[in-house]
Amino acid sequence: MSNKDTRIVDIKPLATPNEIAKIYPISDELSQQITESRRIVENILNGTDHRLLAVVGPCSIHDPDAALDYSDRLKALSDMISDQFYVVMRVYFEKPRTTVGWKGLILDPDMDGSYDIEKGLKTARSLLIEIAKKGLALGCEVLDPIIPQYIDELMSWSSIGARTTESQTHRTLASGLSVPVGFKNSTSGELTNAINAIKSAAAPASFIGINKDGQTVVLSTKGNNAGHLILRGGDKAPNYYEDDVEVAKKKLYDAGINPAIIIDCSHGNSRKNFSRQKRVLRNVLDQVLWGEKAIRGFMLESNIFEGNQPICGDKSTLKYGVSVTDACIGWDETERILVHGAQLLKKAERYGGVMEVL
Ligand SMILES: O=C[C@H](O)[C@H](O)COP(=O)(O)O
Ligand SMILES: C=C(OP(=O)(O)O)C(=O)O
Repeated sequence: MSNKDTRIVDIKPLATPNEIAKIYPISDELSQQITESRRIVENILNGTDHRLLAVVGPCSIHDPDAALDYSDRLKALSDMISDQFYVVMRVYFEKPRTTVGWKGLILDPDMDGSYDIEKGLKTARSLLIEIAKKGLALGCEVLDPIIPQYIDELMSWSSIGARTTESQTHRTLASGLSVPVGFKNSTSGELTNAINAIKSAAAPASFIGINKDGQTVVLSTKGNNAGHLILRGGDKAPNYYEDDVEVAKKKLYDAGINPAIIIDCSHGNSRKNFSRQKRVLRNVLDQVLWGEKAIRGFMLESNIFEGNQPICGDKSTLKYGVSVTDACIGWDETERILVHGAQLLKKAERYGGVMEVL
């Protein structure tokens, strides 16, 4: 009796990145647009572009039609506020779960445990192309180490989540990504893992992966010098306040890293209460208005309609435009707080970009 793969119940072949890219190719023009949006994101993170990065969008994408509808609204809004905020749409297809739960559109597009991953990859790639064609920059959480080979050319920003920031696999993966990578602090609220991750990902690495033809290869990377910290709050307390930012800045400086911080207005910072996101944003903008330069952006979990809903097996019964993972703010509120935030920052330009620091 064989003792190989004793817990594997099925092995299926999967189309290679090149095969899927052939069905959903990207034009030179789109590729150029994405290169330019990556440059803008990098400039915001390194402080040469004064705007704030606004990573805004659903907690997770489960309905491509709703995602397109959302992206139309976001594109119009992003044009209105582009002098203060550079908007990157959260197009999150992979969900890291605390224990069990739906793991996102790529792994389980039918949301019924059938794990039609090839369908998920195709849906994700074609949706990213459709949204990018509208002129929006896109950001994804990178969780599975193989998936970037299928979609990474479409991203302008990415993040490594709180549950994976400490993982060497994710740090080396980040070292080879073509986009700036934000590392979230740990779910406990602890910052050291994310700071170590920024250092680790900046170094060249070699690891096992696949190439675009699906062959197992050793990938050797240059290192990613656009790693930055995302403060997402922790189990016990938020960490978006001025004192928290001071602590984070000091830790980054002590580690030899130039502070570039994004504040996640959701998760631990909203204590998972979506309606608190606006007060986090208000506080973040207040810090920026009083001269805090290390804050380079913020993240909002937003959808067409507020709240969330459980996944119930039959996806046709789901409410349109409502999150199936963390609760989000709705579109009207998203528009209101972003327009208002941009107006506040604009007003401050009168005083040389910031209010006088007391
Ligand atoms: O952003 C999404 C969730 O917070 C993350 O995936 C964890 O979710 P869970 O605790 O519901 O599994
Ligand atoms: C999973 C996410 O966040 P975190 O890793 O902070 O829990 C997310 O931003 O979707």
